[in-house]
Amino acid sequence: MFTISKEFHFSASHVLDRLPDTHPCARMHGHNYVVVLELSAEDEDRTDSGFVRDFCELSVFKAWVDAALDHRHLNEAMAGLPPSAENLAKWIFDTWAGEFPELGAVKVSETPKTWAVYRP
Ligand SMILES: Nc1nc2c(c(=O)[nH]1)N=C([C@H](O)[C@H](O)COP(=O)(O)OP(=O)(O)OP(=O)(O)O)CN2
Ligand SMILES: [Zn+2]
Repeated sequence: MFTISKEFHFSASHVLDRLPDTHPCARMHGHNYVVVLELSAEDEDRTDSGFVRDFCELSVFKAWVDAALDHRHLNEAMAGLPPSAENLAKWIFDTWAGEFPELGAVKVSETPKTWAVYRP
């Protein structure tokens, strides 16, 4: 089994409005988000070039991140889901698993110290 990953960056705002008013994240704030796509394939399923998938083919995901998430308010961009890092990772997975069948996990970081991973 081989696993490849590629990192994408965007900036966005959110409000975690289901938290108590006293929680700092219940106020509007922003993050410089990092998203990592992890794709896996068995040895024999790789391309003739030895790829799980050509990294260049992930440019469509970058274009979508730029259009749908970058400099957006995630409470609006994520179809009404509470915009936690966990929900963002799963929403991205569910949105892109059809396009990239090798997708095994999506990781989301809001700060340099925190990560959420969705792996079905
Ligand atoms: N399980 C989760 N917990 C929190 C999430 C989340 O998405 N999932 N999100 C937030 C906030 O949006 C934000 O990420 C704040 O995180 P936090 O680690 O508290 O950030 P700080 O920089 O303030 O942390 P320091 O400890 O002060 O460095 C909160 N929780
Ligand atoms: Zn936050």
